[in-house]
Amino acid sequence: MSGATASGGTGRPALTPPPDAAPPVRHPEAPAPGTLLGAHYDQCFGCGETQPHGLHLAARAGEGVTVTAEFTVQPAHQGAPGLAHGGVLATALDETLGSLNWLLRIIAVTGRLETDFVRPVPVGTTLHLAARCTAVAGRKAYCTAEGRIGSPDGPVAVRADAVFVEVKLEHFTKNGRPDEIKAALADPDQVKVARAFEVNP
Ligand SMILES: CCCCCCCC/C=C\CCCCCCCC(=O)SCCNC(=O)CCNC(=O)[C@H](O)C(C)(C)COP(=O)(O)OP(=O)(O)OC[C@H]1O[C@@H](n2cnc3c(N)ncnc32)[C@H](O)[C@@H]1OP(=O)(O)O
Repeated sequence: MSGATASGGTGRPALTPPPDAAPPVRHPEAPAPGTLLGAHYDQCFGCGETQPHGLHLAARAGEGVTVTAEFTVQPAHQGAPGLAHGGVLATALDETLGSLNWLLRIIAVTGRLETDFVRPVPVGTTLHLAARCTAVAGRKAYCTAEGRIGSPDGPVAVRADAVFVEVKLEHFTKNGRPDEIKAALADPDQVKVARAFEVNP
C-alpha cells in the first residue's frame, strides 16, 4: 500500500495535506464547545472508563474542529524511574487526536502519527493536551496536537502530527470483535450509540 510510505508515492511528505485538501468542517450536530466527550469504548486503553490499565484520558470539545484533554501520569506509566514512557505519551496524543472524530462525525483510525518528545514528563504531572484538525482530503484528516506540562499554558512537552483515515464500521466488525459492536448497537443508551455509530455515510 503506497500510503504506508513516507510520501504516499507522491514525493510529498505523508503528513502534508495535498493541494486539493479542504479546511475541516465542524459537523452541525457536533457536541457543543465545553462538552466532555466521554469514551468511545469503555475498555479503550486511552479513554475507557473501566479500563484498569488505561490512561483515563478525558477529552472535551473545543471551538471549530479542536479538542482539549487532560491526562495525569501514573506510576504505571513510567519508562525511566519517575518519568513517563514515550509510548504512553504517544498514546495520549493519539487518543486526543482521535477525539476529533466526534467533531467531524466520522469514524477514522490513525494511519500515521509522528511524535516529538520535547521535555521529560514526571510521574504525577497533568498533561494538558490540545488537538486540532487542519485539513481534510478524501478519507484523510490531517491533525496536530501538543501536550503541555501542568496547565494549558505550561511548557510544551510533546507534539504530534497525524493522518487519520476514515473507515467503515466493517473495519471493526471484520478485524475486531463483532459481537461487542452488535452489543453496542443494541445499547439502550442512545446517546452512546449515536456517538459511536451515527456518522456520515
Ligand atoms: C464497542 C464499539 C467500539 C467500536 C468503536 C467504533 C467507533 C469508534 C469511533 C472512533 C474511533 C476512534 C478511535 C480513537 C483511538 C485512537 C486512534 C487509534 O489508535 S486507531 C488504531 C491504530 N490504527 C490502526 O489500527 C489502523 C491500521 N491501518 C489500517 O487499518 C489501514 O492501513 C488504513 C485504514 C489506515 C488504510 O487502509 P485502507 O486500505 O482503508 O486505505 P488505503 O487505500 O490504503 O488509504 C486511503 C488513503 O489514506 C492514505 N494513507 C493510508 N495509510 C496512510 C499512512 N500510514 N500515512 C499517510 N497516509 C496514509 C492513503 O495514501 C490513501 O490516500 P489517497 O486516498 O490515495 O490519497
